[in-house]
Amino acid sequence: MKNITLLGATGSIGIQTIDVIKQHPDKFKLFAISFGENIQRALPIIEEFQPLWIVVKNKEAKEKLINAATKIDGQILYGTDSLDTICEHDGVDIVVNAVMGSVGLSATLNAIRNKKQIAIANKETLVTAGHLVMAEAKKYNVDLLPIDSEHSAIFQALNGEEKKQVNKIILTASGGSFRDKTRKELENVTVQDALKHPNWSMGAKITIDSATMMNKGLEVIEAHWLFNISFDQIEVVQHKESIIHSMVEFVDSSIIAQLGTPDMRVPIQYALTYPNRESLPTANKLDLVSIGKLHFQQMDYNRFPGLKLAFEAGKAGGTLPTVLNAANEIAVDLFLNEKISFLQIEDIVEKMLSNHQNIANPDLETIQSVDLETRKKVLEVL
Ligand SMILES: NC(=O)C1=CN([C@@H]2O[C@H](COP(=O)(O)OP(=O)(O)OC[C@H]3O[C@@H](n4cnc5c(N)ncnc54)[C@H](OP(=O)(O)O)[C@@H]3O)[C@@H](O)[C@H]2O)C=CC1
Ligand SMILES: CC(=O)[C@@H](O)[C@H](O)COP(=O)(O)O
Ligand SMILES: [Mn+2]
Repeated sequence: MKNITLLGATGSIGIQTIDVIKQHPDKFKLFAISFGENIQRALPIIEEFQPLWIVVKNKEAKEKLINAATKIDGQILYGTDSLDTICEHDGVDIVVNAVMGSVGLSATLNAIRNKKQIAIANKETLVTAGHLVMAEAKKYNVDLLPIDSEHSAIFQALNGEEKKQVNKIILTASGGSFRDKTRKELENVTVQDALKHPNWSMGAKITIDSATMMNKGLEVIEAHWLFNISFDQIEVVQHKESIIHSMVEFVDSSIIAQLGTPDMRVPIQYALTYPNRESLPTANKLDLVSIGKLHFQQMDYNRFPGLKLAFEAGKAGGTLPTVLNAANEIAVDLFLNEKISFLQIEDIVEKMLSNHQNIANPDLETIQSVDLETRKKVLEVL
């Protein structure tokens, strides 16, 4: 039996992780959870699983939870520092990081230092501080198992083969909600329209990132760190069906791809059961005959400048990826709250990157201060 700490239990990945846990009650136990403020989503989870620890975003959320619940056996904590408690506990075997945003960074580092196996969905953590996370994972000999569908596909395609045998990684991109629109047509798009991803049902932030193609940009940087591969060996190809989740081209020209329906429970379960595979009775099976055709298209970096910005920030390194990520997080939040237009998201990220004085090889403190500073600057500029 493996005890799981689930960070971001009320989110899209969090709920699907719980679905996987439910299908294997003999293998996994929900030991601890964290979430932000969504008490309504958290209550049924707490009542069914009665985790030993519950961490919420702040004191107000803790009070609301206590007032709303009929029975809570576990201890309720709040604040990001408390995430450390549920990541380092002796009873924990696996930490699933499914929070949204770079708020997951310190908890991830702490989980690694306590030698917990990490199943990571939270790409912002790797974008903002990939060099620190990977160095700690190496030092403590900890596995970082990808949940992100593309990275799980690459991980499965690599199947332990040596880096020198890899020519390149090919990340597939759906194109997001507005893939058939011109830039001119993007001027007046609404939040509601942006939230309609053609293939995946996901949290709001990643769905907007997918529409700006920043999601793929973050994934390029995530792949660079997870697989220790240079940016020149990462290619992005548009593939509108999201059936091939990504591919690896090896030195002999052979390409290995991983396919499946757009169902995140498959990569989530693989990260939890690795190196084994288990049946997943509720997974949606892929029927290639009924799909008939798959499409591939070259990326247009003028149509999707966010992807270009991410490649540039990733290659430059230092604090630029932190700026990219923090500016994007705030800009997406402003768009979701109808404070800025869709196209302003890219403008803000571009402006923050070009005004930033890059700092090489930043430590955690520097990353945290650049992150905070960038968020403040975005609001000042507005
Ligand atoms: N959804 C998907 O299919 C995929 C997601 N990912 C990645 O996984 C991560 C999670 O995505 P997703 O599940 O879609 O996101 P959601 O927005 O659906 O969920 C985010 C979770 O994080 C919690 N959270 C957010 N902010 C804070 C905070 N400040 N403090 C504590 N908890 C917080 C939320 O709590 P609450 O809502 O209670 O406030 C919620 O539980 C992201 O990094 C995303 O890029 C990667 C691949 C696929
Ligand atoms: C499910 C998942 O991993 C998402 O990151 C998804 O891949 C988004 O797809 P696009 O960014 O290609 O639209
Ligand atoms: Mn993905």
